[in-house]
Amino acid sequence: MNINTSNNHDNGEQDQKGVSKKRYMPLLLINYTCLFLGSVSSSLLSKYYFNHKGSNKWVSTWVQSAGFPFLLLPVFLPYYLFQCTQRKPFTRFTPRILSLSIFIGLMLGLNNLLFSWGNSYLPVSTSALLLSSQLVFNLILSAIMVKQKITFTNLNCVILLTLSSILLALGSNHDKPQDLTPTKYMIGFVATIGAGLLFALYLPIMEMIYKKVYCYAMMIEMQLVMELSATILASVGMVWDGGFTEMRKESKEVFDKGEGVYWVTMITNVVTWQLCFMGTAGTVFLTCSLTGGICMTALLGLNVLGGVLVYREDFGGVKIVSTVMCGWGFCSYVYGMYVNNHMMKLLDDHKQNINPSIEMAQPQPQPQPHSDLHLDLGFEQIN
Ligand SMILES: Nc1nc2[nH]cnc2c(=O)[nH]1
Repeated sequence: MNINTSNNHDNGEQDQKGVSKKRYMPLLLINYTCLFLGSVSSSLLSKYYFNHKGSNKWVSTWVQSAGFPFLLLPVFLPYYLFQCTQRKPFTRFTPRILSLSIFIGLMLGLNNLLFSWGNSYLPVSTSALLLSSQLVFNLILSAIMVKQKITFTNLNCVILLTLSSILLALGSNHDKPQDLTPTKYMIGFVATIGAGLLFALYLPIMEMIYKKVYCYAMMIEMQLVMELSATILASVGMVWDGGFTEMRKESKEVFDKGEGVYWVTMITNVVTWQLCFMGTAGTVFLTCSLTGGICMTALLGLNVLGGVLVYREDFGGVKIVSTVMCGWGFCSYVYGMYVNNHMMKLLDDHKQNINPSIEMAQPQPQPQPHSDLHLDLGFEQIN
């Protein structure tokens, strides 16, 4: 799903393009795998935490970002240990990039809080229904902010995934917790809509900023700063609300699987959330914000299947239809992108075969900041 192919095509530097293309697919595959594994496992582990009497919204906010130190490995190891890159970490990391990363990190931290708050109050059905709106917001905001083209492929996918979430919500209407008061319902409702809106805004903002980021390694560095800022926000909330004390109490007295299992659940959840967000950021960087949003929303649907397989939840007729629609919407998007890329490649080859002299005579467009360089893993050109 190389949305940036058009940019790559714009660039005349065949050699560099060849190297980039060689790295592009493996890198994209790694990011999709992180996103898939991270989203499914973090959702299952969060559910495990809530199912076994864990209930603190600050704890579940904190675990979403607290794994940021793991990102130190991909930031520093390639340069200092493997010596497979010439670019020193944080080279050309300007104060502007730093402040933007801190700002987006705080925004992500707020999203994490709203997401956990909504999840802790609302039944799965209602939060799935409300979160389905994020994809529509995402499409609209991407069209406005990053000039995302609205095509049959992406509109079809957004409609199918949104309908799939609505069906899912209708199909699990009976999952209401008994202690859900009208006030809690209202708070959960507003928090989830807020999370959906923030997430829909976060993705195109990231895409805009990534246009100024010249290599993949720098994107990981930004991600590290973002997750650190989100963790500081969550830690302030934890201290203010007694979350760290609550965590110890929960592990010893509340969590019904015992203290050891509590900490294993927490630590693995910390790791899986990092995989999920790293995969999302990498997907947005390598493709576009809409693809990131589509993957996240499709995975929300797939997480239902995870619940059925792992926790033996009901899987009635409506959930089956919802899952099929979700898979169908996602596959049609992937297929549409594949056909699009294939056509572009054919057109490009055709143009070069028919009249190479015209190609040569035409002024070459300047490389876009987000074109081929961004696929570089961190090698800086030394001229
Ligand atoms: N708002 C929002 N936050 C998330 N955090 C992890 N996944 C999501 C999502 O799909 N939406």
